[in-house]
Amino acid sequence: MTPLLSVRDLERRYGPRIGCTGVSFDLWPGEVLGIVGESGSGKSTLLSCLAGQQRPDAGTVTYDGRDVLAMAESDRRRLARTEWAHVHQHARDGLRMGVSAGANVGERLMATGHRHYGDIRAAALDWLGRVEIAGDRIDDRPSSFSGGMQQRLQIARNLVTGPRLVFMDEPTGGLDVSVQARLLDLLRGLVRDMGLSVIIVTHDLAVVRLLADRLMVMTGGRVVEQGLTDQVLDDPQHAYTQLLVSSVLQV
Ligand SMILES: Nc1ncnc2c1ncn2[C@@H]1O[C@H](COP(=O)(O)OP(=O)(O)OP(=O)(O)O)[C@@H](O)[C@H]1O
Repeated sequence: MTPLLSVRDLERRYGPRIGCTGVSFDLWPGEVLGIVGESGSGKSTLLSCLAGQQRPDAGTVTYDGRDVLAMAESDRRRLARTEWAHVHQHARDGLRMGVSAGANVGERLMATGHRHYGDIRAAALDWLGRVEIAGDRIDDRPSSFSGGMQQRLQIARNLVTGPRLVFMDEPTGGLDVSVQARLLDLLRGLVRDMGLSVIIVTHDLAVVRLLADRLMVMTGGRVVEQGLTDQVLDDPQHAYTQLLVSSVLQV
């Protein structure tokens, strides 16, 4: 088996400031990798470099044997539409607020070549059900949805095309605790059922405890510890991880 994604010595600087540096890891098919760290630790910078939204200053990113950084922009965009998906923290960044829920889901299918209106609508309806949105909301705009519903719609829009690799940026951030718990449950089921490979960025250790097989801990733009999630959280080796874990336990 070869890794789905291989990252080596990735670096991104903002002038003299380090966004992230020296980041190396492999992501295996069907694996969920959590990236944790406090605000400013470099999580978002790393994710946006991986997802192709920012160009790193150094390092390599290999996806399924292909050099992502050397790819033509059009090829990278095609990947982003088909094999990759990106769930943003704020649903409005990942949805089109001016079109219906059904169109939000259907649009991704059309972008991958589906043309039959009846099939697209049926798939959208099926996916609304899978993310626990009532079918009679299919023609409503996401702006009339609650925050939790918008996030579930964003997930449906992203997963309807059956991607292989999903980038998730604080997918439960900004939601009520009970809404978070339901969303996490839903995500966990979908990730398992679809065998997705996921990179999930969060500052919330409870999220990675539930979802991630493996964990990378970042501070100051660097990875200071990585390993199996339970191992890292139950027996943290690096002083920063120990602080992160103990500060959560005290809350
Ligand atoms: N556009 C930018 N211009 C300049 N510096 C930036 C920019 N974006 C991030 N940085 C800097 O890079 C470092 C890493 O920031 P980043 O946003 O990646 O961290 P983060 O862990 O994702 O934080 P948060 O959880 O608050 O989003 C920080 O020092 C930050 O100030």
